[in-house]
Amino acid sequence: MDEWIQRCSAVIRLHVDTMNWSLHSRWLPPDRSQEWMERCNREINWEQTDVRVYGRWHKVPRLTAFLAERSVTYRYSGALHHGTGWPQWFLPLLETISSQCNAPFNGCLFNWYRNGEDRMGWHADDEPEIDASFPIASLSLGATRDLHFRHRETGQRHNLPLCDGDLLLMDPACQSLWMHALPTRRKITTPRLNLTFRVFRTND
Ligand SMILES: O=C(O)CCC(=O)C(=O)O
Ligand SMILES: [Fe+2]
Repeated sequence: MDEWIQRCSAVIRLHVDTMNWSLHSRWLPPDRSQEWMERCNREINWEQTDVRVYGRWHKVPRLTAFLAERSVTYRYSGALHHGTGWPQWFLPLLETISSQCNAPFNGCLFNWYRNGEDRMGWHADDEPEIDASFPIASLSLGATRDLHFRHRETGQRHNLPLCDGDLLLMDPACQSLWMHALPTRRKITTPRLNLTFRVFRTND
C-alpha cells in the first residue's frame, strides 16, 4: 500500500456530534496536495459559467468543472452537466477518497478560487440528484479559506478554516440542517482548489 494511504488511515478523525461534519486535518501531505493541484490545473477544462440571480446574468465568481461517470447528470449554477467518464489520471485520488469514506462516489465538482476575490454564496448541496444517504467529501488544496456554516433553524454559526490537504466529510444532515458559504478574503492572493466528491442517483 502506498505510504501516504497508510498515513491517511492513521489520521485522527475529529467528529463533533452536534455539527454534522468531521474534518481530517492535513489528510493529504503538502507534496501530494501540490501535485494534485497542479495536475487538476493542467488537465481540467475550466469554465466560468453564467448564472441568473434575481433576473440578471452574472459570471460565477470562480472557475468550475464537473467530472463524473457517464450515467450522471447534474444541474448546478443554472446549467445541466453530463458526466463523460472518469479520466485515467484522476482514478488514484478518486479510489483513495472513496475507500477512506466508504462511499461509491460517482461525480466530483471542482471549484478553483483564483484568489481571495473568488467566492461561493450561501447554499446547501441538497439537489434531488444527490443520493442523501451518503456523505459528501470535500478536499481542499492550496490557500486556506474560511467555510462558514449557518443552521437553517437556530441561525447558529460556525467558521471552519480549511487548509491545504484538509478532507472535510459532510454527513447527509449537514445539507438538510445547515447552509454553507465561502466568503471573499481580499488579502489572499494565491489560489485554492476544492473538490467535492458526491454520490448521484442514476437510472442504471
Ligand atoms: O470551496 C468550498 O470549500 C465549498 C465548495 C462547496 O460548497 C460546493 O462545491 O458545493
Ligand atoms: Fe456546497
